[in-house]
Amino acid sequence: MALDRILLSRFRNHRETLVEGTAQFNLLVGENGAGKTNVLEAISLFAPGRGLRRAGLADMPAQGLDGGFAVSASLMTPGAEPVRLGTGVAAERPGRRIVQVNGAEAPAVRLAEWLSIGWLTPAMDRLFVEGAGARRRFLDRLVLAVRPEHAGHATRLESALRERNRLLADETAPDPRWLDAIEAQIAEAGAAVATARAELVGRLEAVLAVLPESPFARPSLHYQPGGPVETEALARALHDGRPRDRAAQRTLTGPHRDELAVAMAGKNQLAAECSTGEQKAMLIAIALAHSQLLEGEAEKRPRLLLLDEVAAHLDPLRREALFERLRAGSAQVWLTGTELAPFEAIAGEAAIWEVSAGSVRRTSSPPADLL
Ligand SMILES: Nc1ncnc2c1ncn2[C@@H]1O[C@H](COP(=O)(O)OP(=O)(O)OP(=O)(O)O)[C@@H](O)[C@H]1O
Repeated sequence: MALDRILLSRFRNHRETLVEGTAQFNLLVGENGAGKTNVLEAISLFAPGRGLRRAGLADMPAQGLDGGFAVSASLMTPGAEPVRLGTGVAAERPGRRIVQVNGAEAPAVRLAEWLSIGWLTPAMDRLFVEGAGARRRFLDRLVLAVRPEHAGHATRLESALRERNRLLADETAPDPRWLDAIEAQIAEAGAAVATARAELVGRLEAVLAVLPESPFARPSLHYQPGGPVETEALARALHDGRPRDRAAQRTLTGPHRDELAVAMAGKNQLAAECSTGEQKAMLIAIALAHSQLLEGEAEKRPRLLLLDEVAAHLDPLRREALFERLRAGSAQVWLTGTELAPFEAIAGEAAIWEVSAGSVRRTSSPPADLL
């Protein structure tokens, strides 16, 4: 069942927590501050990047211990031996995240070749009203699940942009040949990033268009590129924009200025202007559409969906619809909540853990006091 035997060692408020005997639906139930989101965050570290809190590595080791942490898990892939995944930080090298696949060290980006992990957290409720950067990061995570190589293009783009901006801000006029070389890198990586983003938004739109509109508000997505999408056109725009960019001391064209515009289909209202509940429903619709899109991918990687405090925020009708759609898919789903009541419809088929003060206890059936 995707991930099993997840062991958290010295991770936040979990000294030693084993989560074992997983199912398609996995419920983590416990009071505020018990450590439920910490379990989801630990799982999210099996995706490239900084995990679902976007936290720094220094925040993750359990306070008051030696400064290191480790998370390991078995990844079940159909018809094959389980893959052993591990990640963490050694106390003596606190700034360096280590990733291991079957005991051998691997770059974090390679995790996306083994499994894909999506998540929704309460912090994402502000996704549509925040700056465009948050939506680009969100979009990149969706792209990464389809194209693991996206991370490499995005990293190359970022470092080339940093270098160009440094040159532009320099008091002495930059060497044009050096700018040529940097701009060629930006154009190449930037075109790959922009093309992948545009393609994914198009595919998501196609899935969303055929999903029933109700009970989730159907979002319409529109990719607005921050510059030309093709390599040569982007290189030319960068070259021609040098005087303007030098005056601004930063690069004003390219995928780092992309926007993912989201509106509520039918109503034709920008997502930022919708109610909080409508925004949440649109986010869920995007996550479900993405999950469905991955379902059709030829290359079958196990998929996980981490839904932090999602069910409690939905009315019963939408909750039912969410469970129904999740049930129809094959992603392993992790849900958190302070009580079991919102999960009543799936409790009978779910693996349930009571989380309390940094430890978990598997309950074979829903405990009466939680219902
Ligand atoms: N590095 C750390 N070391 C020890 N404890 C930590 C660390 N980081 C966070 N915590 C503790 O973890 C707890 C929060 O855990 P978490 O966010 O998983 O709670 P939760 O069960 O999801 O709660 P809620 O229902 O309120 O969202 C807090 O008590 C916090 O102090």
